Amino acid sequence: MARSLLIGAQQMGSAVCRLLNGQGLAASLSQLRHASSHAENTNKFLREALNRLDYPEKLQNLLLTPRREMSVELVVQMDDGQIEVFNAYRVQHNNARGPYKGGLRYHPQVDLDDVRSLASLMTWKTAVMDIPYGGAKGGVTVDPRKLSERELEKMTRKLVVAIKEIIGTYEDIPAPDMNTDAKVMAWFFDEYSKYKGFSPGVVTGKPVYLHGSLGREAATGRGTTFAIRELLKAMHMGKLGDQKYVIQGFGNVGAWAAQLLWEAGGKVVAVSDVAGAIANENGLDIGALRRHMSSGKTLASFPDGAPLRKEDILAFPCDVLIPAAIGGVIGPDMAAKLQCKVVVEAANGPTTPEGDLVLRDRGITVLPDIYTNGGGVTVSFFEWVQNLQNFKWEEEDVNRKLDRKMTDAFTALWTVHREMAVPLRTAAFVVALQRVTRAEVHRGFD
Ligand SMILES: NC(=O)C1=CN([C@@H]2O[C@H](COP(=O)(O)OP(=O)(O)OC[C@H]3O[C@@H](n4cnc5c(N)ncnc54)[C@H](O)[C@@H]3O)[C@@H](O)[C@H]2O)C=CC1
Ligand SMILES: O=C(O)CCC(=O)C(=O)O
Repeated sequence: MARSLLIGAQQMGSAVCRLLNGQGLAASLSQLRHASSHAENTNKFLREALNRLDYPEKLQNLLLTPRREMSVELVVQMDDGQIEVFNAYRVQHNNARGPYKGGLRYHPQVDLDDVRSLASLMTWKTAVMDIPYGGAKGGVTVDPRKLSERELEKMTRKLVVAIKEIIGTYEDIPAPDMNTDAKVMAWFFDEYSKYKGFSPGVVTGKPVYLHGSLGREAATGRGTTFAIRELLKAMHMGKLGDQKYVIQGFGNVGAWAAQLLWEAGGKVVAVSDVAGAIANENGLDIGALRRHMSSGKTLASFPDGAPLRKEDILAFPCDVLIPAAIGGVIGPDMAAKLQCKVVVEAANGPTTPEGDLVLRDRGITVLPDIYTNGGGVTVSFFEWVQNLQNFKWEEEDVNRKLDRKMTDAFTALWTVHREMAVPLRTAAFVVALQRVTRAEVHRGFD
């Protein structure tokens, strides 16, 4: 059995595979329309890769489903004395390759299905990046903009208390994701340490002065620029500085990617956040935009950018489109409108299976999330190693090691893309599935 798991690569010919290879686009889309949940969408992509591998059905099911899901209610007394209850989740998808690993998201749209999908993506991401972790994700259904800092801290500490028995330095290691940052990770580390003793390695993305790593804050954006550099090279499209970029989302990932692409000489012609969008055909001055925003002003009020409807950001003409905000933004209708050569998925799950089909049909290359944004968790791994060593690495060292990881991972997925003649997303899942399955099989099932 192990042999067929490891080297088998026969096509199994399921519905998804047939429709992606043979049928017309309209027929394919009508079959895919049933897939609406986030978790099911992720599994659709995964199944397409599984169809290339000769795995027994029971093993496939094991890879498709999470190992543990925890739902809790966080009861918090707000500043005005009222009691609020927040729903929170931690989903542990797979730990065959190492401790569960994945961020914590605070967002009003968080639900169990969303977290399940994001946890699965983490399993495949850590495998693509070849770092010794499994995959998990956590989230709280909350709009953090409506909470005071004190309320946010209380809620975070309640979360730690609720999930502390299933996380740990060698068990499950959370990190930042949307609307969570180094400050939230510091509260997390502090609260966990109260119960379990000093534990800097229980969470990554901490402040640099509090056992965090140099380079972690910029890592996902920096990794994204390394990923684009490798893709451009492989596609003979020139250099980072030769391209026009559009970026949706100007938070941690989007703003760092914009900064580094701009520093490399690229033209960032349009950017957006949750509240608005701006454009400048000659390229925005990203340094000035970041200074503008750090003085408390909105992105949309930046004087050197023309206002743009934020709904129009993704279809703005460019060479490289970088969704760096929420999931599910490129469905079939939006995919039909894009005016770019490549989509580089810095966000998790920005393209739906239906959107993906339209992009393939249009010849638009997609660099998938499980590779593109893997720089964040890679430097989280470096932070964890530094915590275990109790030793701080130089920032140059972190960035050099990150570059190496992104470059090696690209080589692995590009090789499968060429050899199996599959899209880059399927190639990334094939690479990840082979690594996770190898670990599952060699650990055994007793
Ligand atoms: N922070 C990290 O290290 C990593 C983040 N990611 C993914 O990258 C994406 C962005 O994460 P972060 O930058 O950390 O979050 P963030 O909270 O720092 O920034 C999110 C940005 O997206 C914008 N946004 C939110 N909803 C939007 C909407 N409906 N339309 C347009 N813009 C919207 C926000 O205004 C903000 O500019 C997420 O999908 C996250 O899962 C992936 C890997 C690691
Ligand atoms: O840094 C990490 O551990 C995980 C970041 C994350 O949540 C992600 O890559 O989606």
